[in-house]
Amino acid sequence: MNEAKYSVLLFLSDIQQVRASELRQYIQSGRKVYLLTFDDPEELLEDPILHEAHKKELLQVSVVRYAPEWEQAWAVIEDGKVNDSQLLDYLDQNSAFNKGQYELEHAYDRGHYIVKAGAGTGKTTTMINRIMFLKHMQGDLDLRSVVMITFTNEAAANMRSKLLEKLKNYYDLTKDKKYLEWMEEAGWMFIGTIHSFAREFLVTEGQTLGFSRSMEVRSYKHERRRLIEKYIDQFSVECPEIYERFRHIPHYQIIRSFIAMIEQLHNKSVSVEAIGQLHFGADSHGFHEFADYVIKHVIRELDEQKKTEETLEISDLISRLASLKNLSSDQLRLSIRYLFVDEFQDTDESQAAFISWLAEKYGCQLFAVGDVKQSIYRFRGADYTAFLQLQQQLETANQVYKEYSLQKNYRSAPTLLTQLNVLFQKWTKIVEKFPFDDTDKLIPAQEESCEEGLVALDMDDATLKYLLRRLYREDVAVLVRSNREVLEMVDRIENMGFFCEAAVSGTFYRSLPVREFYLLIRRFTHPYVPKDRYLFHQSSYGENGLTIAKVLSAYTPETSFILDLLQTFDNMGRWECEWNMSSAIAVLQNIIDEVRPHEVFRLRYYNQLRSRFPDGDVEMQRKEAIAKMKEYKMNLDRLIFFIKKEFGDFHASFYDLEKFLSIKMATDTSENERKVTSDVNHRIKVMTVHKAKGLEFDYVLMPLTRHPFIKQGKTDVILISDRAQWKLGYSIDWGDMEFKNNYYNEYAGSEKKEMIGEEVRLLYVALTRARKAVYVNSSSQMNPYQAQCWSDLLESGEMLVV
Ligand SMILES: Nc1ncnc2c1ncn2[C@@H]1O[C@H](COP(=O)(O)OP(=O)(O)OP(=O)(O)O)[C@@H](O)[C@H]1O
Repeated sequence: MNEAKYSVLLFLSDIQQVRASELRQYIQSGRKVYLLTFDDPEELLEDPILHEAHKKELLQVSVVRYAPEWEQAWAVIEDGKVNDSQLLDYLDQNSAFNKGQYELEHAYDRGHYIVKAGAGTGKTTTMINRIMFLKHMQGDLDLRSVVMITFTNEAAANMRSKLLEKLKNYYDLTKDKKYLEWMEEAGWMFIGTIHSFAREFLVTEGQTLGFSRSMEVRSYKHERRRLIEKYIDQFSVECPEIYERFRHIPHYQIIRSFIAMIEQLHNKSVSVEAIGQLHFGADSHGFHEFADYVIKHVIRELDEQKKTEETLEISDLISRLASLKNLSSDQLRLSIRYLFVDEFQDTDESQAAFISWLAEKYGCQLFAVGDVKQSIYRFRGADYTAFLQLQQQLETANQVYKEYSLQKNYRSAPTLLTQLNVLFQKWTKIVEKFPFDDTDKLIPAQEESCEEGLVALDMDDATLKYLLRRLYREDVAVLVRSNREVLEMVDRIENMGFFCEAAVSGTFYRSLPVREFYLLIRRFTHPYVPKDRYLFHQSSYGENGLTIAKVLSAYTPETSFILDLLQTFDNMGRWECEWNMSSAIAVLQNIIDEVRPHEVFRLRYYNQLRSRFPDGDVEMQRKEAIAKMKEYKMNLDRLIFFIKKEFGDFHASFYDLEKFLSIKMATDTSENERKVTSDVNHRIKVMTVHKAKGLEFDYVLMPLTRHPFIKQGKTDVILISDRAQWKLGYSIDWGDMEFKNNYYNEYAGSEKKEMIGEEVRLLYVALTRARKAVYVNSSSQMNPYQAQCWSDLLESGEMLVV
């Protein structure tokens, strides 16, 4: 046995030389084993402990292609301390072993690491493994001094669960309690978005950096809108002759245009001072003067307000931090030893500056990973040159860094990857902003084959139905461009009798249990509004016994016949007596307990399914009805929890609740619906490509591929940085009035190329999510001349690799 603390790599040409007892010993003492041999390890893996370790990735076995010159060789490498780099090259080229990942995981150098690597090459996996390495090697490393920045909250949750799962695997195999302690520590480790990190950072370091103790980070969305209105009015008084030209335009349209401009400035974190110097160019209607006046006044007043209220928006914080160059590291209190950043390609300019600022000031080791070809957040200010900026900033600060790239792809089947490589290379001929050369090629690491690959076909309803019928029990995702298309596809698929899991954010307050609960409240606050009463009657709280035929036959213009009709079905009256005795929340809770709306819903939903799709799979329909019932209950419980949190147990009246809920339903787009995760493998996932980033599925379907890349919006804004000076280009279309300023005319051409580049990167992300095959709606040959929509860039895999 050797002294390794974290891992042992064994290369033994003959598997007979491997002793299972030795491997067991390594694993049971928490050391990961890489085993490489010429032979099939099947027999060895019959050992139950080794089998389990293999499953849990503590034992990685790779079969190496035979080469006589290595026949006599054997090697034991402890904790990545490599003497013979040639051997690793040989193993890398002749097995699934990945030298790049191995070196990054076990890196000892003190400098920073920048990893640019294609899809599915194990960037996320390597980061988790590196944390394991650091923790095993440095006994005193507290995971709380490791910071992991991810791009979205979902990615953060995903990363934390992967880390915890890894630690649990170690515990399961070793039964060493230290792993339980590490799991607890990992629970405290910061894993989150750059915005939530900035918030946490402010709490600890704010005062030292000159921010007041009560400084808070919040959003100023509503104030911004109010101020825009104020300064439009003021402009109309001060410059009536210009305003006159826009008087007939609805106010909300003008406001929207200004919001679009301010959002762009915000995305790029342009400082207040720089906005003071911003150029708006000129247009034929003189709107540039209007915009200059309103935007500069709004930003100035907002800045004053933030100073008085001692608040910041996140972009202010980041732009102010980046300017604190002279701060000494001794003044900082947070302990950060390692800083990991995932999806680095999607950081914007000020975020990249903040990250290099952190690396320099805290003296921590930065490990930034990403893929320029997957940069898809340009609309939010992300800049695909972020890596370049980071490198320049590190160099200016005399920081040493090493660059790595990874090319072996573990996700997709070889057939698919070979086709995709050819396709991506073809794109470079028609898309200027999508560079793809030999170093970008994805090298298949999987051996298992799936011959389907990339399939282009006309995906009309009949074809889609055929595909879904074939694949619905597999891991399938339908990927589309926008949230609107998610809903369109869910509708289309559910009308075919299949079930979907739609990933759309912020829909909690518009979900069925919330809407029906609102109708229940309205039943008491406005019992005589016929429309609401009828909807309530149809809801899971109502009897739902009144048919349209009955309504029509009872019609009379003289009386409010509908209320009379409904009265015969209504048994809510008795609850009204309880009003005076109990609180509104208690009455509503009693109704829920008695009616059990989730069960009523399940029964009705199931019956509906049976009658709509009598030939459908009964078992699947039953499963779906149960899943929907559970979700109904989970979300209703959550609503009650929110209400109690807002009002306490007793004090709210029905009217208070109605007001609270109607505002939430109209405005809240941040709360997500709860979904069940188990027993729903019959559901087809439908999501946008943005949501699918970082995820993988066996099959990817892309039925909507014909949306044009360039869509003229009501207001298009381009922000141009020109030698420390910002210029704002705009194109405005308000229906009966259209104009563009000179900057827009000047830069629209290059902006168009950038937009196409972004759409093509989206398609790259979508296609590389699949493990086995991709089905796309397209003709079998791509358009060799132009790329106006995704289908122009797609073709059948068979055409690609002959
Ligand atoms: N060395 C390896 N051996 C076997 N499987 C691996 C290895 N590295 C990664 N994988 C697997 O390959 C898949 C892709 O890995 P991962 O998600 O880490 O890649 P990624 O580079 O972050 O991908 P993307 O950028 O496309 O989101 C995962 O299923 C992962 O478990």
